[in-house]
This record gives sequence, C-alpha cells and structure tokens, in this order.
Amino acid sequence: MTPQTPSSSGSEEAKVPPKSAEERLMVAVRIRPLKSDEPQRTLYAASKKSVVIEDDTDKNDVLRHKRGADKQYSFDVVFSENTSQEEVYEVTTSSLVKDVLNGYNATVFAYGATGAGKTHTMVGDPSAPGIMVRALNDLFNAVKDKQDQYSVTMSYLELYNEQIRDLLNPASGYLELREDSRGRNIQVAGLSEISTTSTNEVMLLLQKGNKARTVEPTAVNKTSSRSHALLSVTVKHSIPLDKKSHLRMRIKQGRLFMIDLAGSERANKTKSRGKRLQEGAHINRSLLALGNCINALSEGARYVNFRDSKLTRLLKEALSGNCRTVMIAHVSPSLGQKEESRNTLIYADRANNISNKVERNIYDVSYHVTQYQTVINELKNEISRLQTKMTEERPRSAAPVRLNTMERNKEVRLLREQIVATFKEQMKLRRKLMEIDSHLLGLGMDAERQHLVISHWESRNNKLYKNNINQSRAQTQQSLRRKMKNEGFRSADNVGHETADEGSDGEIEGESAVQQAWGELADIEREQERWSELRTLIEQKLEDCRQRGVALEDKLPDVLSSDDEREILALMCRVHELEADKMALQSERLVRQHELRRRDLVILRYDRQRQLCEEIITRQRQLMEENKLKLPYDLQELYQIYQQEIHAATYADYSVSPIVSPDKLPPISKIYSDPIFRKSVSTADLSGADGTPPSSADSDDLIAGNSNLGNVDNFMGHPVSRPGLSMRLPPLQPPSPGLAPRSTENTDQNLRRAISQDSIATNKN
Ligand SMILES: Nc1ncnc2c1ncn2[C@@H]1O[C@H](COP(=O)(O)OP(=O)(O)OP(=O)(O)O)[C@@H](O)[C@H]1O
Repeated sequence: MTPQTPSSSGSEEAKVPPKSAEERLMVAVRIRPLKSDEPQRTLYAASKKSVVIEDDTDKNDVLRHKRGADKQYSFDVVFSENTSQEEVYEVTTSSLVKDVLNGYNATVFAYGATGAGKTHTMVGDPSAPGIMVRALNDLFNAVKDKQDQYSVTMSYLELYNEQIRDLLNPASGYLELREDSRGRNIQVAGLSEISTTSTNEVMLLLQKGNKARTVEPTAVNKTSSRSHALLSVTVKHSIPLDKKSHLRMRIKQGRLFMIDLAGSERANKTKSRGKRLQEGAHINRSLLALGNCINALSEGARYVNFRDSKLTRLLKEALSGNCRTVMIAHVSPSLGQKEESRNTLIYADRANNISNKVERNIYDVSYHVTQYQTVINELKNEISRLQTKMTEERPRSAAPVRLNTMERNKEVRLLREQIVATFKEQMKLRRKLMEIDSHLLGLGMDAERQHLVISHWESRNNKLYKNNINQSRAQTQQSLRRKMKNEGFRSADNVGHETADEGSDGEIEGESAVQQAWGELADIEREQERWSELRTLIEQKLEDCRQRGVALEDKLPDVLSSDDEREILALMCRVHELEADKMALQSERLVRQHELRRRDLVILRYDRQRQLCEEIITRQRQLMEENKLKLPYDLQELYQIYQQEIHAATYADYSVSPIVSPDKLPPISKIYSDPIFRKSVSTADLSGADGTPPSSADSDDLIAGNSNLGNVDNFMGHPVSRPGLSMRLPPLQPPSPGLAPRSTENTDQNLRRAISQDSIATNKN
C-alpha cells in the first residue's frame, strides 16, 4: 500500500512527514448508519477526510455555538454512512492484497465500540461481503492459474477471555502463544495452517470459522462478537532463479492479517451480567492494553509494553514491526454512543502517529543434490507402493457390489482426489524440508566462516582452537570484560594517557573482530536451533501426511472393481512418476553443475601452479641473463618447447604469432603483460582493472570474496608484504552458490583482519 499523505490530526497540527524507510499506519474511520431506534445524531462526516462530533449543548445558546465547540478530527480517509462495502475494501485493503502477493506483510484491523460496525466491515453478510471475503477472493483469484508458483495457507483464531481458540479446528481446545526469548517470532502452537488454492474451499473455511466464533446478544448489539478474531493468510511465491531447473529459487513471502476486534463496552449499557460481564471485562482489559501500546507508540516511546495481553502480543508485528498496517476505526453517529465514539476517534488519532519499518520478505534458496536424491527415492517408494495396491491386490472379500454405479464412481473419485491431495501435500512438505536444509547448510557455512576468523586469531596467539572451543569462548569474553573495564577506567581518567602496554591498534582491532565473530556465532547457533526445531515439526507433518496417504491407499483394493478405474489410477501414478522424474532430472543437472564447479576448482589450482612455475622460470632466466650463463642445448630446447606450448594454447583463438626467441632469453613472464593472454588464462578476475599485474592484495580480496575492500598491503596503517608472490593467484575456494541470506560482509572483513594480523606478525618476526 502506498500510504496516503498524512493528514492533520484531531488537534489539527501539521505532522512531521515520516522518514523514507518508515511507513505510517493508515487510519480510516467508518461511520455506521443511524438505526431506527436511535433518534438523535451527534456525529457526521464533514469531508472525505474529516469527522465532526457536535457539541450537545443547547443550540440556542448563541454564545457557546459561536465559540465553535463542535470538534473536528481528520484522518487519512473517512467513510460516511452510505459508503459501500466495496469502496471500503478498495480504499483500505485491495492494495494490501497486492503488497502481500509481492512479499510484504500487511494488517488491517477494525477497532471501535460495541455495535459500531466492525464485524459488518470485516465479515459482512452474503449480500454485502466484508473485507475478509473480498481480500481472500482477490488473493485466490490472483494465484488461481499459477498454482505451481504460489502456495497459500490460512489460519483463523479467536481470542476469547484471553484464551486462544482455533476457529478452523475448535475441537483442538485452547492453544498456547509462544515467542522466542527476545519477544519476537510470536506463534500460536498447534494452530491449523490450512493449505489451499481453491477459492471455494477457502470461503467454506471462512464460513466455518465465523460460525465457530463466540457471538452473543447484548443490549447494544444483537450479534455482539465476544472475541477478537484474527484471520491470517500467508502467500509464498517461488520464482526459479535458473530458467530450466528449479534448483535455486527466489522466495517472496507475504502475510495478510485481517482482524475483527471485539468492541469496548460499558457494562451498564450492554446490561451485561455474569458470563457476559466477565467477557466484557476481558475485552476491555485487552483493548486497554492495546490503547496503552498505541499511546506509547504514538509518542515514540523506546519501550512499549506489548506483554500486557495476548491481543497486544499478537498485534505487536502489525503495530511496530515489518508490516503495512491499516486501522479502520468504527463509530456510531448516535448521540447515545457519543462518548464511545469520541474515545475511538481519540485513539484513532493517536494511531495516526505510528509508523512501521516495512520491507519485502525475499530470500533465495538452493536445493542440493543429496536432498533431491532422498526426495526422489521416497517418492519412488510411494509410487511403487501405490502401484502394487492397484495391480496385485484384488478386492479383499469377493464383496457383493454394495453400492450402485453412481455412488461407487463418486467414492472412487473422492478417494482419487484424496490420494492426489496427500501426494501434493507431501511434495510441498518435502520441498519445505529441502528449503530448511538449504538454510541450515547456509548457516553452517556462516558458522564455518566465523570459526575461521576465530581460529586465525587463536593461532596467532599460539592457541589450538579446535580442541578448546569453550575455553576460547570464555577467554574472549574475559578479555572483552577486561577491555571494557580498561576503557571505562580510561574514560573516567580522561582519554589521552594511553600507555604502550595497552597493545597496538592492530591487536585491539583483531580482538574486536574476534569478539564480533563470537557474537555472530552465538546468533547463528540460536538460528540453527530454531530452524532445527522447525525441521522436526515439518518432518512430523510429513510423516502424518504419509500415514494418511497409506491409509487411503489401503482402501484402494476394496473400491476398485473395473479395469477402467484401474486405468485411471494407473494414469495418476504415471503423473506422480513423471513428477519424480522431473525432480530426478533437476537433480542430475545439479550434479553436473557441481561437477563443473569442481573441475573449475581443479583448473584454477593447476593454473595457480603453472603461474608459480612461470614465475620461477622467469626469475631463473633473468639470473642466467644477468650472469651471462650459457644455456645447455637441451635446456634451450625445453624452454622453446615450453614457450611454444604456452603460446599455442594462449594464442590459438587469436591467430597472433609469438615473436619470442629462446636464445635471447626474454623473460617468459612477459606474456603476462599481454592482454590477450590474461583474458584467456581466466575469466575469474585474474588481472587488475588497469592491466597491471595484479597484486597480492587483490588476491586477498578474492580470498575474502569482496573486491571492494581496501588494500590489504596497507591494512590498518600497517605495511603488509607478501614475500615470494608478485602475481595474483586465483582463489582456492570456488564461489559458493547463493545460499544463505545472511550478510557475510562483516565476516569477510574480520577474516581479512585476522589474515592481515598474521602477516603483521610474520613481518615483525
Ligand atoms: N455500514 C453499515 N451498514 C449497514 N449496517 C451496519 C453497518 N455497520 C453496522 N451495521 C449493522 O449494525 C449492527 C452492529 O454491527 P456489528 O455487529 O458489525 O458491530 P460490531 O462493532 O462488530 O459490534 P461488537 O463489537 O459488539 O461485535 C449489525 O446489525 C450490522 O449489520
């Protein structure tokens, strides 16, 4: 959603425009129509962006009237009483749906007093469907014809009396809200996430959920929602990064939350007693917590207490995280609801000041050969089991035909659909597992890089890192504490009196690099733990799904009676087989890619060795020339053959004849300055941009994988020389496929620092 221009608030003050990286919460106000039993109006839409609450003092009181006691509030948009459901959806939510398809998170929530029209806006009725129905419809229509690229899951929960219930599976009882130690990643354990791409199915699910919701009549609203309802739809878009195979994918994942809050209420107005009263108290408590959060956020408070209620914990991301959020505040125009309407407008006005940092959720994943092979084997087993069931097993009992043809056909069709559905679900879960494995692999590589930084530092300090990881971690922490203490002492005593024994800048830099590496490593370990847990969960789901499939297949022999039916199921198996074959082909391609990468590495190594030989020969020849040594004939011949070989390989494609005479002993390395040679030797950045022979510093840039870093020869002000090598050597590591989304820049710098420290130490010695 492109946020609308910020409007002035209730106090009519101009607002500071939001920072470019941030997006302000959009606030809309909807006024519901006056009811027949509500004789007097007190509130109206003054324009498309403002609402007026009339002063209810005597209109004949001229003096007071003149003072302009009517209060005007301005918002991003104000919907008057006769605004259609469609318009409300178009203005507030339709753009959010597009955003979600593009990988953004978005939330739209309805806020307001009881009976103000929240459920009408969010759910509506069959003749005037609300936001939830329209958004789901648009989402599913958008992905309808691209089911291979999109996966959509939905969940629907209610928060009733501070208890969470799954509206799609109410039998599951109360569910627990979980979050990590930092209060992030809030999840409802055991909530059903239903995966579907059928609009009809999703509408049925929504209806089912709405029926399960707790609704009771009160004096204010005959169908008062006694709970907060949260509908969540997650859309995952997988885009292949290599055109032919699906081995590397770019994933865009967006989530849309649609929330119908319960309305705040006054017990004397709702005439609530007993259970209703208790519900009202819970509703009010959670809305109060929400109000407090809105207050704190609108004032830019550094600490906002989301922990006061489950509602605020669930809304945390929408109010302060990576999420585009729209609040639709609902008000009644009735004089009898004036206080409630005023309160709603005040909170809506405050919410106008809240902004979120919004970014797209995009990440790349690569699938790996071994993962593919396991999946393919498992798929093949499934298929062969299914085939056995079809061909070998006849109906167990020579059962009389129990059902008529139509019923039987229906049964077979149903069974077939169920088997296909479980198969598809299995494929999806297997892909998910592969994604998780890929991510874990990426994390493992990240961890490896950090270990490398640390082990470099440790080896410089003559410690054996691998045997003493825990000890090393403790030592670094100890040294960090020592350093902090020193710094505290220094700052207290006024900096500028540093003594020589405090170590060189290089040591301090090295130490901070290693400390950073330990920090990164701890983060990576935590993330590894989280992803491993997720893996276990998906594995469990896959096993459940597989069991379901087996149970369905067991029914096959009983229902298949004609050869036609067997034929249809055989075709179905064929489709599955083809799917497995497709995966096998993808895997083969991956194997070939790996092989090519491995060979590239071997070539690079040979090339490096050859360059070293060239350098040695060149220097020897220089020495011979300088000392006027006569070459023995056989050596001369060898030089000649060698030179011809090199030039034949180098110039083959360019038809440039080498003019080199072995008698005059031109240095062989002269060929390095020839651009054609350099081009042919390697496409992997072997030469400097200006055509000069690359330096060892360039080589380090390659090792560190970052050619933008500064010159290592002058790293941290220290001259660093690399004896013996005047030419650039290609990196020994092949470029790793774009696996992990984590940034490696810091690691690279740290690694370079650690390596540079080594050289400094070598030079000093
Ligand atoms: N814009 C509207 N147009 C027509 N009828 C409306 C509109 N808004 C609300 N209503 C009607 O007003 C009544 C109360 O609305 P609704 O149930 O949506 O209120 P609510 O804010 O969800 O209340 P609660 O918090 O008690 O659940 C319903 O009968 C609803 O159909």
